Amino acid sequence: MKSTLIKPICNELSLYQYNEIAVLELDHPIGTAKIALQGAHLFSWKPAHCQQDVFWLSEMEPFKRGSAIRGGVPICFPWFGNNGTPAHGFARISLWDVTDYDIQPNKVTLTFSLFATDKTPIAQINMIFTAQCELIFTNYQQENAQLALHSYFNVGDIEQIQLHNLPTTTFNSLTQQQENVPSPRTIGENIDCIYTAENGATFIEDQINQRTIIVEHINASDIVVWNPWHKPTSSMSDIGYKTMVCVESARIKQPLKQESVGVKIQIKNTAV
Ligand SMILES: O=P(O)(O)OC[C@H]1O[C@H](O)[C@H](O)[C@@H](O)[C@@H]1O
Repeated sequence: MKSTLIKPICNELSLYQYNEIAVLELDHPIGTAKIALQGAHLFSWKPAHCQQDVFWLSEMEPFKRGSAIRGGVPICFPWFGNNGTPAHGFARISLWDVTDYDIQPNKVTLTFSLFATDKTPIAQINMIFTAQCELIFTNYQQENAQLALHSYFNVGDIEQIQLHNLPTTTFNSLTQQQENVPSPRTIGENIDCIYTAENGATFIEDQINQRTIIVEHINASDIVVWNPWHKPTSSMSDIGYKTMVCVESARIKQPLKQESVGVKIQIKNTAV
């Protein structure tokens, strides 16, 4: 994707245009990150100690206004899936404002806010980058809502990863049934499961990339695991599924009131 500079904001932050979408780029000794203002959508994070991006992004992503970016961390809010229209809520296709930033030698904090047309705050997300990345979402609406921080993780080969620390029972959205499943879990076909977030963290063990991605779910009630496999999916090639897995920190069954939900992501290199 060809990008053009709109304006530098400070030494470490610049605003770029990616086709129809404005993107904030962070370039700092702790690592690099890219966030689309549409959706406050983090779609790239490469900590200094990592060879590959932590997040998966579709190689055919068109960066079009009004359509959600296929990859990174879409913010699905105030509803999940087809519980309303548009699917996964309006937050991921709405324009957010950069309302604060703080650049320190070992830590960068970026704050994005979503406002209603009358300027009432709807939601906020804080992105804290150190050697780890922490995303903290806050709902300011009076009404109960749903939320998913729908993270697409970049993996070497979907058939060679193991997901550790998930429960042994899950709601399978494909069969619409509660099912018993193995843990650790491997993936060899289309998967769309909603787990209860009983355990604090999910570990994505990626043998090919020689790393484990530790996904710590903060104040989540559910963890969604998704990979469409060969199911046709917008802005995704027929081989896109091979290098991604979605492990989503969500509030689906337990409505989100005026409170915060987050995810903390840490990379452990396992190369010997
Ligand atoms: O295509 P999207 O609207 O981005 O949704 C992508 C996927 O998101 C979640 O993981 C849901 O559990 C899936 O059922 C859905 O297909």
